[in-house]
Amino acid sequence: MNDRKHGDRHRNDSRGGRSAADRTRVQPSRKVALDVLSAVRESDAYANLLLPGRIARAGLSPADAALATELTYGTLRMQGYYDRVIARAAGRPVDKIDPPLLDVLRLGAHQLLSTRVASHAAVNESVALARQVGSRSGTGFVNGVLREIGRSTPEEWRARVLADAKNEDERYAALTSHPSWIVRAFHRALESEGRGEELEALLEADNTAPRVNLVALPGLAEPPEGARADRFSPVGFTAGGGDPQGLVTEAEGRLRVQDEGSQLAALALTRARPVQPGERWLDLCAGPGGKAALLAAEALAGGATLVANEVVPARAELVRRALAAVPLDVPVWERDGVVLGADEPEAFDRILLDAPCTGLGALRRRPEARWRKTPRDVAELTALQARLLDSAVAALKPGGLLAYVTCSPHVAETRAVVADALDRHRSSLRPVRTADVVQSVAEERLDLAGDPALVQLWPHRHLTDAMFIALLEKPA
Ligand SMILES: C[S@@+](CC[C@H](N)C(=O)[O-])C[C@H]1O[C@@H](n2cnc3c(N)ncnc32)[C@H](O)[C@@H]1O
Repeated sequence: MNDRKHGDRHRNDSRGGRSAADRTRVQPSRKVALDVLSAVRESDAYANLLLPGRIARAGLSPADAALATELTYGTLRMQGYYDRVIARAAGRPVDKIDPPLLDVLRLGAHQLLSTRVASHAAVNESVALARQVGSRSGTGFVNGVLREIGRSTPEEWRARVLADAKNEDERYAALTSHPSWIVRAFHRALESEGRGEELEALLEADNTAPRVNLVALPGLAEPPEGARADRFSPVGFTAGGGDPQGLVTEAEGRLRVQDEGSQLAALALTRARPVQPGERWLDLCAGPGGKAALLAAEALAGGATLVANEVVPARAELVRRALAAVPLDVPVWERDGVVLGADEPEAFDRILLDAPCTGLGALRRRPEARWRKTPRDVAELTALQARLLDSAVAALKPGGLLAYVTCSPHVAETRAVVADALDRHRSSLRPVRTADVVQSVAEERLDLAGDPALVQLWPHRHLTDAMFIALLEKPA
Protein backbone atom coordinates (compact mmCIF):
# COMPACT_ATOMS: atom_id res chain seq x y z
CA MET A 1 0.00 0.00 0.00
CA ASN A 2 3.02 2.29 0.35
CA ASP A 3 3.63 1.86 -3.35
CA ARG A 4 2.51 5.10 -5.02
CA LYS A 5 1.25 3.48 -8.18
CA HIS A 6 -0.67 0.99 -6.14
CA GLY A 7 -2.15 3.81 -4.09
CA ASP A 8 -3.16 5.78 -7.18
CA ARG A 9 -4.88 2.76 -8.66
CA HIS A 10 -6.92 2.46 -5.50
CA ARG A 11 -7.81 6.13 -5.50
CA ASN A 12 -9.07 5.84 -9.08
CA ASP A 13 -11.32 2.94 -8.21
CA SER A 14 -13.61 2.55 -11.25
CA ARG A 15 -16.65 1.78 -9.06
CA GLY A 16 -16.79 5.52 -8.34
CA GLY A 17 -17.13 4.89 -4.59
CA ARG A 18 -14.39 4.89 -1.96
CA SER A 19 -11.31 2.90 -2.85
CA ALA A 20 -10.10 0.00 -0.70
CA ALA A 21 -7.39 2.28 0.66
CA ASP A 22 -9.92 4.98 1.49
CA ARG A 23 -12.23 2.44 3.01
CA THR A 24 -9.58 1.38 5.52
CA ARG A 25 -8.49 4.95 6.26
CA VAL A 26 -10.00 6.32 9.44
CA GLN A 27 -10.18 9.92 10.52
CA PRO A 28 -7.56 10.30 13.30
CA SER A 29 -10.01 11.85 15.77
CA ARG A 30 -12.24 8.75 15.55
CA LYS A 31 -9.23 6.48 15.90
CA VAL A 32 -8.14 8.33 19.05
CA ALA A 33 -11.67 8.15 20.47
CA LEU A 34 -11.86 4.41 19.79
CA ASP A 35 -8.44 3.79 21.36
CA VAL A 36 -9.53 5.55 24.53
CA LEU A 37 -12.87 3.70 24.64
CA SER A 38 -10.98 0.41 24.35
CA ALA A 39 -8.51 1.34 27.09
CA VAL A 40 -11.34 2.39 29.41
CA ARG A 41 -13.05 -0.96 28.84
CA GLU A 42 -9.97 -3.19 28.90
CA SER A 43 -7.82 -1.66 31.59
CA ASP A 44 -10.10 0.55 33.66
CA ALA A 45 -8.28 3.62 32.32
CA TYR A 46 -9.65 7.09 33.07
CA ALA A 47 -10.62 8.86 29.86
CA ASN A 48 -9.76 12.33 31.17
CA LEU A 49 -6.21 11.21 32.04
CA LEU A 50 -5.64 9.24 28.84
CA LEU A 51 -7.12 11.51 26.22
CA PRO A 52 -4.68 14.48 26.29
CA GLY A 53 -1.67 12.17 25.69
CA ARG A 54 -3.41 10.31 22.84
CA ILE A 55 -4.40 13.59 21.20
CA ALA A 56 -0.82 14.88 21.45
CA ARG A 57 0.63 11.62 20.12
CA ALA A 58 -1.71 11.68 17.11
CA GLY A 59 -0.79 15.33 16.45
CA LEU A 60 -4.46 16.37 16.17
CA SER A 61 -5.34 19.92 15.20
CA PRO A 62 -7.40 21.87 17.80
CA ALA A 63 -10.58 21.13 15.81
CA ASP A 64 -9.83 17.41 15.57
CA ALA A 65 -8.86 17.33 19.25
CA ALA A 66 -12.23 18.88 20.13
CA LEU A 67 -13.99 16.28 17.98
CA ALA A 68 -12.04 13.40 19.57
CA THR A 69 -12.94 14.71 23.04
CA GLU A 70 -16.62 15.08 22.19
CA LEU A 71 -16.77 11.61 20.62
CA THR A 72 -15.00 9.97 23.57
CA TYR A 73 -16.87 11.68 26.41
CA GLY A 74 -20.22 11.66 24.64
CA THR A 75 -19.98 7.95 23.85
CA LEU A 76 -18.87 7.01 27.38
CA ARG A 77 -21.60 9.03 29.05
CA MET A 78 -24.40 7.77 26.85
CA GLN A 79 -23.09 4.19 26.64
CA GLY A 80 -26.04 2.76 28.62
CA TYR A 81 -28.55 4.36 26.27
CA TYR A 82 -26.64 3.37 23.13
CA ASP A 83 -26.41 -0.22 24.38
CA ARG A 84 -30.20 -0.38 24.56
CA VAL A 85 -30.44 0.91 20.98
CA ILE A 86 -27.68 -1.41 19.72
CA ALA A 87 -29.28 -4.46 21.36
CA ARG A 88 -32.56 -3.74 19.59
CA ALA A 89 -30.91 -3.03 16.23
CA ALA A 90 -28.64 -6.09 16.46
CA GLY A 91 -31.40 -8.37 17.76
CA ARG A 92 -29.16 -9.63 20.56
CA PRO A 93 -28.00 -8.44 23.99
CA VAL A 94 -24.80 -6.38 23.94
CA ASP A 95 -22.94 -8.93 26.10
CA LYS A 96 -23.22 -11.28 23.10
CA ILE A 97 -21.28 -8.82 20.90
CA ASP A 98 -17.50 -9.03 20.58
CA PRO A 99 -16.30 -6.17 22.89
CA PRO A 100 -14.00 -4.42 20.35
CA LEU A 101 -16.88 -4.35 17.85
CA LEU A 102 -19.21 -3.09 20.57
CA ASP A 103 -16.84 -0.14 21.10
CA VAL A 104 -17.09 0.63 17.37
CA LEU A 105 -20.89 0.35 17.48
CA ARG A 106 -21.16 2.65 20.49
CA LEU A 107 -19.00 5.26 18.78
CA GLY A 108 -21.08 4.91 15.60
CA ALA A 109 -24.38 5.10 17.52
CA HIS A 110 -23.19 8.28 19.20
CA GLN A 111 -22.48 9.90 15.84
CA LEU A 112 -25.81 8.77 14.38
CA LEU A 113 -28.00 9.69 17.35
CA SER A 114 -26.33 12.65 19.02
CA THR A 115 -24.15 14.53 16.52
CA ARG A 116 -24.53 16.24 13.17
CA VAL A 117 -22.11 13.82 11.48
CA ALA A 118 -23.72 12.66 8.22
CA SER A 119 -25.10 9.10 8.46
CA HIS A 120 -23.02 7.77 5.57
CA ALA A 121 -19.82 9.16 7.12
CA ALA A 122 -20.68 7.70 10.53
CA VAL A 123 -21.39 4.26 9.01
CA ASN A 124 -18.43 4.19 6.60
CA GLU A 125 -15.90 5.35 9.19
CA SER A 126 -17.25 2.80 11.67
CA VAL A 127 -16.94 0.01 9.13
CA ALA A 128 -13.34 1.05 8.49
CA LEU A 129 -12.69 1.03 12.24
CA ALA A 130 -14.29 -2.42 12.51
CA ARG A 131 -11.95 -3.64 9.79
CA GLN A 132 -9.02 -2.47 11.90
CA VAL A 133 -10.17 -4.11 15.12
CA GLY A 134 -12.08 -7.16 13.98
CA SER A 135 -12.75 -9.82 11.46
CA ARG A 136 -14.33 -9.59 7.97
CA SER A 137 -17.68 -10.74 9.33
CA GLY A 138 -17.37 -8.00 11.95
CA THR A 139 -17.42 -5.29 9.31
CA GLY A 140 -20.64 -6.65 7.80
CA PHE A 141 -22.20 -6.84 11.26
CA VAL A 142 -21.23 -3.26 12.13
CA ASN A 143 -22.49 -2.07 8.76
CA GLY A 144 -25.84 -3.84 9.25
CA VAL A 145 -26.42 -2.66 12.82
CA LEU A 146 -25.53 0.96 12.14
CA ARG A 147 -27.63 1.07 8.97
CA GLU A 148 -30.54 -0.26 11.02
CA ILE A 149 -29.98 2.47 13.63
CA GLY A 150 -29.75 5.10 10.88
CA ARG A 151 -33.12 4.03 9.43
CA SER A 152 -35.00 5.60 12.37
CA THR A 153 -34.77 9.09 13.80
CA PRO A 154 -33.27 9.74 17.25
CA GLU A 155 -36.80 10.53 18.50
CA GLU A 156 -38.11 7.18 17.25
CA TRP A 157 -35.28 5.37 19.04
CA ARG A 158 -36.03 7.28 22.25
CA ALA A 159 -39.67 6.22 22.08
CA ARG A 160 -38.70 2.57 21.55
CA VAL A 161 -36.19 2.54 24.39
CA LEU A 162 -38.67 4.24 26.73
CA ALA A 163 -41.33 1.67 25.91
CA ASP A 164 -39.20 -0.93 27.76
CA ALA A 165 -39.02 1.06 31.02
CA LYS A 166 -41.11 -0.28 33.91
CA ASN A 167 -41.32 2.86 36.06
CA GLU A 168 -40.34 6.51 36.15
CA ASP A 169 -36.84 6.00 37.55
CA GLU A 170 -36.15 3.43 34.83
CA ARG A 171 -37.37 5.87 32.19
CA TYR A 172 -34.87 8.43 33.43
CA ALA A 173 -32.15 5.79 33.71
CA ALA A 174 -32.71 4.75 30.07
CA LEU A 175 -33.05 8.20 28.64
CA THR A 176 -30.20 9.91 30.47
CA SER A 177 -27.94 6.87 30.43
CA HIS A 178 -27.44 6.29 34.15
CA PRO A 179 -27.48 2.98 36.03
CA SER A 180 -30.91 2.56 37.67
CA TRP A 181 -29.48 2.31 41.20
CA ILE A 182 -27.81 5.71 40.79
CA VAL A 183 -31.05 7.26 39.54
CA ARG A 184 -32.88 5.84 42.57
CA ALA A 185 -30.15 7.17 44.90
CA PHE A 186 -30.32 10.66 43.35
CA HIS A 187 -34.10 10.65 43.48
CA ARG A 188 -34.03 9.75 47.17
CA ALA A 189 -31.47 12.45 47.92
CA LEU A 190 -33.55 15.10 46.16
CA GLU A 191 -36.74 13.88 47.85
CA SER A 192 -35.05 14.15 51.24
CA GLU A 193 -34.86 17.90 50.48
CA GLY A 194 -38.42 18.02 49.12
CA ARG A 195 -37.08 18.54 45.58
CA GLY A 196 -37.80 15.20 43.89
CA GLU A 197 -39.09 17.01 40.81
CA GLU A 198 -35.52 18.14 40.00
CA LEU A 199 -34.37 14.63 39.11
CA GLU A 200 -34.38 15.06 35.34
CA ALA A 201 -32.49 18.37 35.53
CA LEU A 202 -29.86 16.73 37.74
CA LEU A 203 -29.39 13.76 35.40
CA GLU A 204 -29.09 16.08 32.42
CA ALA A 205 -26.51 18.19 34.26
CA ASP A 206 -24.46 15.01 34.68
CA ASN A 207 -24.35 14.72 30.89
CA THR A 208 -23.03 18.24 30.45
CA ALA A 209 -19.30 18.98 30.55
CA PRO A 210 -18.53 21.23 33.54
CA ARG A 211 -16.78 24.58 33.20
CA VAL A 212 -13.17 24.71 34.42
CA ASN A 213 -13.30 26.54 37.72
CA LEU A 214 -10.34 28.01 39.56
CA VAL A 215 -9.53 29.33 43.02
CA ALA A 216 -7.21 32.21 43.91
CA LEU A 217 -5.67 31.25 47.26
CA PRO A 218 -6.76 34.08 49.59
CA GLY A 219 -4.00 36.46 50.57
CA LEU A 220 -1.62 34.88 48.05
CA ALA A 221 -3.12 35.52 44.60
CA GLU A 222 -5.77 37.50 42.77
CA PRO A 223 -7.77 36.31 39.76
CA PRO A 224 -6.09 37.39 36.52
CA GLU A 225 -7.40 40.16 34.29
CA GLY A 226 -10.45 39.14 32.30
CA ALA A 227 -11.45 36.46 34.84
CA ARG A 228 -15.12 36.12 35.78
CA ALA A 229 -15.82 35.94 39.52
CA ASP A 230 -17.80 32.92 40.72
CA ARG A 231 -21.40 33.45 41.77
CA PHE A 232 -20.95 31.94 45.21
CA SER A 233 -17.33 31.38 46.23
CA PRO A 234 -15.59 34.62 47.22
CA VAL A 235 -12.26 33.20 46.04
CA GLY A 236 -13.42 31.38 42.89
CA PHE A 237 -13.40 32.39 39.25
CA THR A 238 -13.44 31.16 35.69
CA ALA A 239 -10.69 32.25 33.33
CA GLY A 240 -11.82 34.70 30.68
CA GLY A 241 -10.09 32.67 27.96
CA GLY A 242 -6.79 30.94 27.41
CA ASP A 243 -5.49 27.82 29.06
CA PRO A 244 -6.44 27.42 32.75
CA GLN A 245 -3.57 24.98 33.29
CA GLY A 246 -1.16 27.63 31.98
CA LEU A 247 -2.49 30.08 34.58
CA VAL A 248 -1.93 27.54 37.35
CA THR A 249 1.67 26.92 36.27
CA GLU A 250 2.41 30.61 35.89
CA ALA A 251 1.04 31.36 39.38
CA GLU A 252 3.09 28.47 40.84
CA GLY A 253 -0.01 26.87 42.34
CA ARG A 254 -1.41 29.98 44.05
CA LEU A 255 -4.15 29.80 41.41
CA ARG A 256 -5.56 26.28 41.24
CA VAL A 257 -8.25 24.37 39.40
CA GLN A 258 -10.97 23.68 41.98
CA ASP A 259 -14.71 23.19 41.88
CA GLU A 260 -16.70 25.99 43.48
CA GLY A 261 -18.43 23.48 45.80
CA SER A 262 -15.07 22.32 47.16
CA GLN A 263 -14.13 25.92 47.86
CA LEU A 264 -17.37 26.52 49.77
CA ALA A 265 -16.83 23.33 51.80
CA ALA A 266 -13.35 24.41 52.93
CA LEU A 267 -14.46 28.00 53.63
CA ALA A 268 -17.47 26.80 55.65
CA LEU A 269 -14.99 25.31 58.12
CA THR A 270 -12.51 28.20 58.16
CA ARG A 271 -15.04 31.07 58.17
CA ALA A 272 -17.81 29.66 60.37
CA ARG A 273 -16.38 31.66 63.27
CA PRO A 274 -13.42 34.03 63.74
CA VAL A 275 -10.03 32.30 63.86
CA GLN A 276 -8.15 32.62 67.17
CA PRO A 277 -4.38 32.90 66.64
CA GLY A 278 -2.70 29.63 67.54
CA GLU A 279 -5.63 27.39 66.60
CA ARG A 280 -4.59 23.91 65.40
CA TRP A 281 -6.35 22.55 62.32
CA LEU A 282 -6.36 19.08 60.78
CA ASP A 283 -7.23 17.90 57.26
CA LEU A 284 -7.79 14.21 58.03
CA CYS A 285 -8.07 12.85 54.46
CA ALA A 286 -6.16 15.40 52.46
CA GLY A 287 -5.09 13.79 49.18
CA PRO A 288 -4.59 15.13 46.57
CA GLY A 289 -4.56 18.41 48.49
CA GLY A 290 -6.97 20.82 46.80
CA LYS A 291 -8.82 21.73 49.98
CA ALA A 292 -5.61 21.49 52.06
CA ALA A 293 -4.08 24.30 49.98
CA LEU A 294 -7.11 26.51 50.63
CA LEU A 295 -7.13 25.61 54.34
CA ALA A 296 -3.40 26.41 54.54
CA ALA A 297 -3.93 29.86 52.98
CA GLU A 298 -6.77 30.53 55.43
CA ALA A 299 -4.70 29.27 58.37
CA LEU A 300 -1.83 31.54 57.36
CA ALA A 301 -4.15 34.55 57.18
CA GLY A 302 -5.73 33.81 60.57
CA GLY A 303 -2.62 32.79 62.51
CA ALA A 304 -3.61 29.12 62.80
CA THR A 305 -1.51 26.03 62.07
CA LEU A 306 -2.49 23.08 59.90
CA VAL A 307 -1.61 19.38 59.74
CA ALA A 308 -2.55 17.46 56.59
CA ASN A 309 -2.97 13.69 56.75
CA GLU A 310 -3.26 11.21 53.86
CA VAL A 311 -2.88 7.45 54.19
CA VAL A 312 -1.81 6.72 50.59
CA PRO A 313 1.87 7.78 50.24
CA ALA A 314 1.62 8.74 46.55
CA ARG A 315 -1.36 10.94 47.34
CA ALA A 316 0.45 12.40 50.36
CA GLU A 317 3.15 13.47 47.91
CA LEU A 318 0.50 15.30 45.87
CA VAL A 319 -0.59 17.06 49.06
CA ARG A 320 2.99 18.23 49.66
CA ARG A 321 3.12 19.58 46.12
CA ALA A 322 -0.22 21.39 46.53
CA LEU A 323 0.95 22.91 49.81
CA ALA A 324 4.22 24.17 48.33
CA ALA A 325 2.30 27.22 47.05
CA VAL A 326 1.57 28.39 50.61
CA PRO A 327 4.35 29.84 52.77
CA LEU A 328 3.24 27.97 55.88
CA ASP A 329 4.96 24.96 57.41
CA VAL A 330 2.32 22.22 57.10
CA PRO A 331 3.41 18.73 58.22
CA VAL A 332 1.96 16.00 55.98
CA TRP A 333 1.33 12.80 57.92
CA GLU A 334 0.77 9.44 56.27
CA ARG A 335 -1.32 7.87 59.03
CA ASP A 336 -4.49 5.84 59.02
CA GLY A 337 -7.18 8.40 59.75
CA VAL A 338 -9.30 5.75 61.46
CA VAL A 339 -6.91 5.49 64.41
CA LEU A 340 -5.51 9.01 64.35
CA GLY A 341 -8.15 10.26 66.80
CA ALA A 342 -7.14 7.71 69.44
CA ASP A 343 -3.47 8.71 69.02
CA GLU A 344 -4.16 12.47 69.06
CA PRO A 345 -7.13 12.93 71.39
CA GLU A 346 -8.69 16.39 71.65
CA ALA A 347 -5.76 17.93 69.76
CA PHE A 348 -7.40 20.06 67.06
CA ASP A 349 -9.69 23.12 67.04
CA ARG A 350 -11.00 22.52 63.51
CA ILE A 351 -11.02 19.33 61.47
CA LEU A 352 -11.94 18.75 57.86
CA LEU A 353 -13.09 15.21 57.13
CA ASP A 354 -13.43 15.19 53.34
CA ALA A 355 -14.25 11.53 53.39
CA PRO A 356 -13.42 8.89 50.78
CA CYS A 357 -16.74 8.41 48.98
CA THR A 358 -18.32 7.06 45.80
CA GLY A 359 -17.84 10.39 44.02
CA LEU A 360 -21.39 10.18 42.64
CA GLY A 361 -21.50 13.96 42.90
CA ALA A 362 -18.86 14.43 40.21
CA LEU A 363 -20.08 12.07 37.49
CA ARG A 364 -20.08 14.90 34.93
CA ARG A 365 -16.28 15.10 35.28
CA ARG A 366 -15.57 11.40 34.72
CA PRO A 367 -17.74 10.13 31.89
CA GLU A 368 -17.03 6.44 32.53
CA ALA A 369 -17.38 6.62 36.34
CA ARG A 370 -21.11 5.86 36.49
CA TRP A 371 -20.54 2.43 34.91
CA ARG A 372 -17.79 1.49 37.39
CA LYS A 373 -19.56 2.19 40.68
CA THR A 374 -21.72 -0.40 42.37
CA PRO A 375 -24.04 -0.40 45.38
CA ARG A 376 -21.42 -2.55 47.11
CA ASP A 377 -19.01 0.44 47.00
CA VAL A 378 -21.57 2.44 48.97
CA ALA A 379 -21.77 -0.19 51.71
CA GLU A 380 -17.97 -0.43 52.05
CA LEU A 381 -17.47 3.31 52.06
CA THR A 382 -20.18 4.12 54.59
CA ALA A 383 -18.52 1.79 57.10
CA LEU A 384 -15.19 3.60 56.57
CA GLN A 385 -16.86 7.02 56.71
CA ALA A 386 -18.39 6.19 60.10
CA ARG A 387 -15.04 5.07 61.51
CA LEU A 388 -13.25 8.16 60.19
CA LEU A 389 -15.95 10.37 61.68
CA ASP A 390 -15.58 8.70 65.10
CA SER A 391 -11.83 9.26 64.86
CA ALA A 392 -12.34 12.93 63.92
CA VAL A 393 -14.66 13.41 66.91
CA ALA A 394 -11.99 11.93 69.17
CA ALA A 395 -9.33 14.25 67.71
CA LEU A 396 -11.51 17.36 68.17
CA LYS A 397 -10.94 19.65 71.16
CA PRO A 398 -13.95 20.54 73.30
CA GLY A 399 -15.43 23.65 71.66
CA GLY A 400 -13.92 22.56 68.33
CA LEU A 401 -15.56 22.50 64.90
CA LEU A 402 -15.69 19.60 62.46
CA ALA A 403 -16.75 19.59 58.79
CA TYR A 404 -17.94 16.27 57.37
CA VAL A 405 -17.81 16.57 53.58
CA THR A 406 -18.46 14.19 50.68
CA CYS A 407 -18.50 14.58 46.94
CA SER A 408 -21.55 12.36 46.84
CA PRO A 409 -25.21 13.14 47.48
CA HIS A 410 -26.07 9.50 48.30
CA VAL A 411 -28.05 9.72 51.59
CA ALA A 412 -26.26 6.65 52.97
CA GLU A 413 -22.96 8.56 52.66
CA THR A 414 -24.31 11.92 53.77
CA ARG A 415 -27.21 12.47 56.16
CA ALA A 416 -27.28 8.86 57.39
CA VAL A 417 -23.56 8.94 58.36
CA VAL A 418 -24.11 12.25 60.18
CA ALA A 419 -27.32 11.13 61.91
CA ASP A 420 -25.69 7.92 63.13
CA ALA A 421 -22.64 9.81 64.41
CA LEU A 422 -24.86 12.29 66.29
CA ASP A 423 -26.60 9.30 67.80
CA ARG A 424 -23.35 7.60 68.84
CA HIS A 425 -21.83 10.79 70.26
CA ARG A 426 -24.93 12.28 71.84
CA SER A 427 -23.04 14.07 74.61
CA SER A 428 -19.99 15.13 72.60
CA LEU A 429 -21.34 16.27 69.25
CA ARG A 430 -24.07 18.60 68.07
CA PRO A 431 -25.16 19.90 64.69
CA VAL A 432 -24.46 23.44 63.49
CA ARG A 433 -26.77 25.35 61.13
CA THR A 434 -24.46 24.70 58.21
CA ALA A 435 -26.81 26.37 55.73
CA ASP A 436 -26.50 29.70 57.61
CA VAL A 437 -22.70 29.41 57.58
CA VAL A 438 -22.51 28.59 53.86
CA GLN A 439 -24.92 31.44 53.04
CA SER A 440 -22.76 33.83 55.05
CA VAL A 441 -19.64 32.72 53.17
CA ALA A 442 -21.28 32.89 49.73
CA GLU A 443 -21.27 36.04 47.62
CA GLU A 444 -24.82 35.40 46.42
CA ARG A 445 -27.71 33.64 48.16
CA LEU A 446 -27.76 29.92 47.35
CA ASP A 447 -31.00 28.04 46.73
CA LEU A 448 -30.63 25.47 49.53
CA ALA A 449 -33.36 23.10 50.63
CA GLY A 450 -34.14 20.71 53.47
CA ASP A 451 -32.60 20.48 56.94
CA PRO A 452 -30.60 23.68 57.64
CA ALA A 453 -27.99 21.63 59.55
CA LEU A 454 -26.97 20.02 56.24
CA VAL A 455 -25.95 21.58 52.95
CA GLN A 456 -26.26 19.70 49.69
CA LEU A 457 -24.95 21.47 46.60
CA TRP A 458 -26.05 20.29 43.15
CA PRO A 459 -24.71 20.51 39.58
CA HIS A 460 -28.12 21.48 38.16
CA ARG A 461 -28.95 24.07 40.83
CA HIS A 462 -25.59 25.59 41.70
CA LEU A 463 -23.37 24.47 38.79
CA THR A 464 -21.05 22.86 41.36
CA ASP A 465 -20.28 19.21 42.03
CA ALA A 466 -22.89 17.61 44.32
CA MET A 467 -20.89 18.40 47.44
CA PHE A 468 -22.36 17.62 50.87
CA ILE A 469 -21.31 19.66 53.92
CA ALA A 470 -22.28 19.12 57.56
CA LEU A 471 -20.68 21.22 60.30
CA LEU A 472 -20.63 19.62 63.75
CA GLU A 473 -19.32 21.00 67.03
CA LYS A 474 -18.11 19.49 70.28
CA PRO A 475 -19.56 21.30 73.31
CA ALA A 476 -16.88 23.10 75.36
C1 LIG B 1 -12.29 12.70 48.88
S1 LIG B 1 -10.59 12.44 48.95
C2 LIG B 1 -10.03 13.96 49.67
C3 LIG B 1 -9.93 15.08 48.70
C4 LIG B 1 -9.14 16.25 49.24
N1 LIG B 1 -9.73 16.80 50.44
C5 LIG B 1 -8.98 17.37 48.23
O1 LIG B 1 -9.72 18.35 48.27
O2 LIG B 1 -8.09 17.27 47.38
C6 LIG B 1 -10.41 11.30 50.23
C7 LIG B 1 -8.97 10.91 50.52
O3 LIG B 1 -8.99 10.09 51.69
C8 LIG B 1 -7.94 9.17 51.60
N2 LIG B 1 -8.18 8.08 52.57
C9 LIG B 1 -8.89 6.94 52.40
N3 LIG B 1 -8.87 6.22 53.52
C10 LIG B 1 -8.16 6.91 54.44
C11 LIG B 1 -7.77 6.66 55.77
N4 LIG B 1 -8.14 5.54 56.40
N5 LIG B 1 -7.01 7.58 56.40
C12 LIG B 1 -6.62 8.71 55.77
N6 LIG B 1 -6.95 9.00 54.48
C13 LIG B 1 -7.70 8.11 53.83
C14 LIG B 1 -7.97 8.74 50.15
O4 LIG B 1 -6.74 8.18 49.77
C15 LIG B 1 -8.29 10.07 49.46
O5 LIG B 1 -7.10 10.69 49.05
